[in-house]
Amino acid sequence: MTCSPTDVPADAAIAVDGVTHRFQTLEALHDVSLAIPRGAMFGLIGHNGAGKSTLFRLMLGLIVPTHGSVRVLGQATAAAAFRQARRRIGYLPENFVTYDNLRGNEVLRLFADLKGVPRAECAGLLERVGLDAAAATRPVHTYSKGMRQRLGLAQALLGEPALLFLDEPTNGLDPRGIADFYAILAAAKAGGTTIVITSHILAEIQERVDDLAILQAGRVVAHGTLPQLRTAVALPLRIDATVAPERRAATVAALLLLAARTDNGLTWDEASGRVTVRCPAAAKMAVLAALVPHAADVAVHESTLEQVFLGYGARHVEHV
Ligand SMILES: Nc1ncnc2c1ncn2[C@@H]1O[C@H](COP(=O)(O)OP(=O)(O)OP(=O)(O)O)[C@@H](O)[C@H]1O
Repeated sequence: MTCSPTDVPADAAIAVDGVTHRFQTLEALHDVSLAIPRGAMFGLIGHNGAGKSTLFRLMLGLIVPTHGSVRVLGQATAAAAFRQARRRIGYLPENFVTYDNLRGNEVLRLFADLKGVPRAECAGLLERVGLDAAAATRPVHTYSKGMRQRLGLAQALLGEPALLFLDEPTNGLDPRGIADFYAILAAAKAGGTTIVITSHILAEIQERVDDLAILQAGRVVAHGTLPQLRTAVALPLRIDATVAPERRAATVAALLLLAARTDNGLTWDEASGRVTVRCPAAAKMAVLAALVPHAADVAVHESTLEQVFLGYGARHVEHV
C-alpha cells in the first residue's frame, strides 16, 4: 500500500508531494509522496543510504527538494513563513553532538535560548528525561551514551513541540533506557505531538508506531499500518500447537485434512504432540478452528516487521 499525491490530506501534519531530490547526479529520493496524520507516531525505515535522513532534512526545511513540495504543519517548507513553524518542531539528529565541556543543564539552557523557549522549562525537562540534579550539573563529557541521548531528547522536547523528528534515537541505549525513551514519547504523543522516527531496530518500533513507510533506494515501496504491510507482502504466519497425549491418536485425521488445506506447510511430531502450521494469513481462522479442538496450547506468530521489511527487499530486487 503506497500513497499517491491525490491521497495527501490537506490537514496532515506532514504532506510530501511528488518529491525528487538530487545531490548533483545522485538521485537520493524519487517521486516520494507521503502523508503523516497529526498526532501519529510514524516510522520511517529503510536500508543504509535509502534516503531517510535526506527526507528528514527536507521535512525540517534544511534542504529544498529538486522537484515536488513538502508541507509541514500547514506551511510549505520552502516558504519564508516556515521559520515560524520551525519553532514548533523538535529534532534529535542521529548523532547528537554538543558542547562536551558544558554541564547538562547549561547545554539545555543554551538550546532554550537558541529556540526562544523560557529557561524556566529546563529543570522540569531534565527531570522528565531522567537526568536528576546531580547528573544535570555534571559536564557532558562524563555522560554515558544513554545520558547523552536523554539530554538530546530533552533539547528536542523544548517548547512542547507539535512535531518531533527522531533519527535513530535509541542507538546504543540499554533496554531500560529504551523503555524509558518510548514512555516519554508515548506521553508526548498523548499530549498531541506528532512523532516521526527512524530506526534500524525494527523489533523495537513495530509495536509502537501507528503507520510506517519503507524507503528503498529513494522510493517509498510501502506505506501503511503493519497489518496492511503484512497483507500486501503476503508472508505466511506460523501457528504452533501442542496436543494433549490422550488426543494425539484422534488428531492425526484432522491434521491430514489440515495438511491438504495448507499446502503441506505442516509438521507433526506425534511423540511430543507438537504441531507447526505455516499458512497464509487469510487461512488463520480455518487452521485455528481445525486445531483448537485438539490442542492443549496454541500460539500464533504473525510475521515481524523485520520479515516484512526483508520481504519487500526481496521483491524489490526481483523487480530490478
Ligand atoms: N550532502 C550530500 N551530498 C551527496 N550525497 C548525499 C548527501 N547526503 C546524502 N547523500 C546520498 O544520498 C543517499 C541517501 O542518503 P541518506 O543519508 O538520506 O540515507 P539514510 O537512509 O539516512 O542512510 P543511513 O541509514 O545510513 O543513515 C546516499 O546515497 C547518500 O550517499
